Amino acid sequence: MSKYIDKIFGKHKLLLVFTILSTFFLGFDGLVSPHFLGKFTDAMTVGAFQSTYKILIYWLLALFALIVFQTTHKYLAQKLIQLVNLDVKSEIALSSLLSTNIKKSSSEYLSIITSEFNKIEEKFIRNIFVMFLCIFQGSITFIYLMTINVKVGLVFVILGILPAVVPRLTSNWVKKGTKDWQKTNTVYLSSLEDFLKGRKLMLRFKAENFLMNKLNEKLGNNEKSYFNMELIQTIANAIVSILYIGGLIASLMIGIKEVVNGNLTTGQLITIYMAGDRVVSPLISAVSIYNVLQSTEPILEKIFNHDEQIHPYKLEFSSLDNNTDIVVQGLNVGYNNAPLVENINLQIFKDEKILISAASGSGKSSFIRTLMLDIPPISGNIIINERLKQSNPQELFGIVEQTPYIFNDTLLFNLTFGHSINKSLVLNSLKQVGLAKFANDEQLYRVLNKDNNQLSGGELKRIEIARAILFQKPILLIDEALSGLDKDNANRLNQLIINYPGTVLDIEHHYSDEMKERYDQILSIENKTLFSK
Ligand SMILES: Nc1ncnc2c1ncn2[C@@H]1O[C@H](COP(=O)(O)OP(=O)(O)OP(=O)(O)O)[C@@H](O)[C@H]1O
Repeated sequence: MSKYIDKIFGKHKLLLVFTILSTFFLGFDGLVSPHFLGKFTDAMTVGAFQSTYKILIYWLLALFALIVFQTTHKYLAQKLIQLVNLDVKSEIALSSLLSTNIKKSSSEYLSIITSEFNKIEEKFIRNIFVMFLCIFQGSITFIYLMTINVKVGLVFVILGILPAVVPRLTSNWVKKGTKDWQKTNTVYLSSLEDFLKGRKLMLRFKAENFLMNKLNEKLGNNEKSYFNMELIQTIANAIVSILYIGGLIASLMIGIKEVVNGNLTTGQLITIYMAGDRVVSPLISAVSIYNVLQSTEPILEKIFNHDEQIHPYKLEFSSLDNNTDIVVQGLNVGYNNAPLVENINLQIFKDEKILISAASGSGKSSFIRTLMLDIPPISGNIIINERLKQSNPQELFGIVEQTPYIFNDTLLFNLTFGHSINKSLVLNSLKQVGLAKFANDEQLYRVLNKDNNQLSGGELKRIEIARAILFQKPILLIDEALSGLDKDNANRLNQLIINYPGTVLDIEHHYSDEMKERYDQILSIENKTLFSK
């Protein structure tokens, strides 16, 4: 668990030390009221009414000081939480960008950044402060207690502290409850994402009940495991409380006997009773908080070791003859070790325009995604010419997706992704793809909404192609750019693809003989075999 302290608090360790130090002063809270109440009782018992006023004033001043410590501590803790949230959440978002773990879905990252990290803030970060407060309060009050009466003080503390062993015995049980909740939470979030993204489609197909039932089933499981997690924690805490109450009553009996024997004043017994509670309760709380801190370990593990399964493949650059871009040797493409396309041997030449055309589901998209290692190859080699080496290998490829993704930002941002590209080039690229109607300032600065982006499917594809023209990556992979376009636009875009100043692998279903003639090579897939037509 301690290894995560470094990961969470990173560069804010000094602030962490100050926040913990502030809990030390707050720890005096344990002895202030017992001390003054004991003194007050004894003064009243002997009829020293004058000094009771003095005691009350000192008591009041001490309570004011505690309020100041409390406010300072709250300020420091909140500041630390703000900084940690900023650091950790943006680091997770960044790691989602850099991750090559294709098994990880967006909803898993969403769950880590939102609900899982919030649980860490609530159950781990805040509890660390509470645990230190408990330890300081317990220790300071214990030392004070020993100065009053060692024997009675020890009886109160020892009998009270017995229940603290229980959480040690229940910690594995508590951890399991948390793990179960985590699992169902991820499943529910994934289902919720499906529901929200697909709700309009489902309404259209009258399938909303099916979707609702599916969602409710996952929600039910999630709520059930949350309930169980809390119940386990509650039962563990209840066992502790029962043992604590029994011990307290027994100690009080021994204390009363000491008063009867004249070894203790009534005020001192009240002080020991109250202060004893302020030794035992914080120490018991510290142990059960430690239990809670432990129970967060699976969540911490998920947050900070979430990219363990990164596949080991890296793009391989090697010296090839100058006219060649990529050589593929014995490549097997597929998922979970089941090949979709087997033993691919292929040489892709510089600036070559390759058409890939085959039946739906034959593995065309999987093949081009494997080329850029978006999907790990089952086996085989993909060697890229050293001349194309980039600092970040992924920057080598441009891609036009089958389902383009639109950011909730301006059309200009969706074309340039924030890079400073000359506006006349941007306008020109729009005209080239037949989107002259968007080639003006008003349209460029229009904010597109990713759920209701006001663009047709064909327009979205053309925006992706306009972006590819602007960035001119050495190798362009296109996944059905022409589908959904009318004949004139399809022909125009095909011409643009053919004139692209780089190598292109273009998956298309609908193309005319005229278009077909323009490619250097046509590849097809049949019976899990990729071959040149
Ligand atoms: N992440 C995945 N895990 C397991 N199987 C997958 C995954 N992605 C795709 N598949 C399966 O691989 C097969 C090939 O899919 P792929 O998208 O590569 O085909 P395609 O030839 O491009 O099809 P289309 O022309 O319809 O786009 C499909 O049966 C699909 O269900």
